[in-house]
Amino acid sequence: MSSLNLDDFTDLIERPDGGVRRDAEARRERQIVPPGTLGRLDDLGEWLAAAQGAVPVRPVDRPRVVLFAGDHGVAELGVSARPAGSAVELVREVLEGGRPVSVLARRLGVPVRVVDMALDCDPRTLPEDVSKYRVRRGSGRIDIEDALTAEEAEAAFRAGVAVADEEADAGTDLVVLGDVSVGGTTVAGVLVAALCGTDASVVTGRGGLAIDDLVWMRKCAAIRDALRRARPVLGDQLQLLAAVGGADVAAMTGFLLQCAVRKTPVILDGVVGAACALVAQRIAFRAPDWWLAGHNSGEPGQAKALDRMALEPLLDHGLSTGEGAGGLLALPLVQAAAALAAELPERPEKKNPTEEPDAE
Ligand SMILES: O=C(O)c1ccc[n+]([C@@H]2O[C@H](COP(=O)([O-])O)[C@@H](O)[C@H]2O)c1
Ligand SMILES: Cc1cc2nc[nH]c2cc1C
Repeated sequence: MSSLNLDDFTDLIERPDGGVRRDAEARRERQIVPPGTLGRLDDLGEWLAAAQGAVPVRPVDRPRVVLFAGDHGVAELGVSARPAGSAVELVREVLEGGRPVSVLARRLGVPVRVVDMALDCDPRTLPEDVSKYRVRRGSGRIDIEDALTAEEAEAAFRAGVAVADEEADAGTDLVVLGDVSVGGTTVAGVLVAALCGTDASVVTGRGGLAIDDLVWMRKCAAIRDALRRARPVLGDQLQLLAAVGGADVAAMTGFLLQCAVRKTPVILDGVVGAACALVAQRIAFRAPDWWLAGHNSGEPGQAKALDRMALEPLLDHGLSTGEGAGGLLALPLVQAAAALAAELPERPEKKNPTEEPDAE
């Protein structure tokens, strides 16, 4: 296989079509409700039209939730309210329909795809298609060792690219991207702090199930230690993902970039996706143009990362379950924006003023 050149993504990723965006704005000017009166839904509708390259914008008919799953060795330090290596339990609950994302997906009629990249369990206990891209069993403990070897990082990144291609080829017209990852918010904190040049305390949040002060301090120390390991490799994003990322995180980064290449819009969920998006932005600066921030999850690292990418969360309801639930909650808003942009009637054409009879 040819070696992976991340620089290629800069050329492969185009901006959403500016001409189409102007056409969408012009159409909006002609609609019976004055432009701007739909607030952010006006922006959303025009953005989606530009992403699709179509005016009027097409409905989002074939969305999907794609969740990348993995365990993180750093959870052994007791930085999560969940036991290390227990992400598979969440994955089973997602697949069985018992997690918040499962309920919302049922209600909205959206399929959920789970991609196991590094769960700490026997892959034979999961459906075959879930684990076909797995690169290892649990990622390394990033405070003292690399999360992945260089080969594993590349394989995980390529898996994400492959999943994005599969989705685009299957006709998925929008992806809600989420993660199922015990220890994942610690890893995300490290990536965000490293790329934003901030301190551990700035990005250390309360994680999945709110953690107490002692656990918070351990998490902060783990992020500080991993940050030391991150700094020497900040210039090489694949090395960064190997040093302080994880297989799920590397895959999400490749996935986000390839979705931008394939012009598939993505709604981001929480801090883990935001951290991957930040790594992806370093690789290809135009990539964030293809993403929406679904919601504010309350994690400080997420806010920091989104701010860097000038992405403003659509919703803010304090959802911190991860698993794409907050991103999925924003999907109906995007669908509403598309429907309004496409279906509000245009005003009848004004006659040319020179032909108009004089006022009586
Ligand atoms: O999305 C967020 O910002 C977010 C905030 C807190 C927790 N989570 C979810 O909780 C899990 C990781 O939590 P933790 O505390 O083990 O790092 C993982 O599945 C995340 O998706 C997600
Ligand atoms: C207006 C707008 C600008 C964006 N830039 C990146 N994602 C975006 C999403 C929207 C809606």
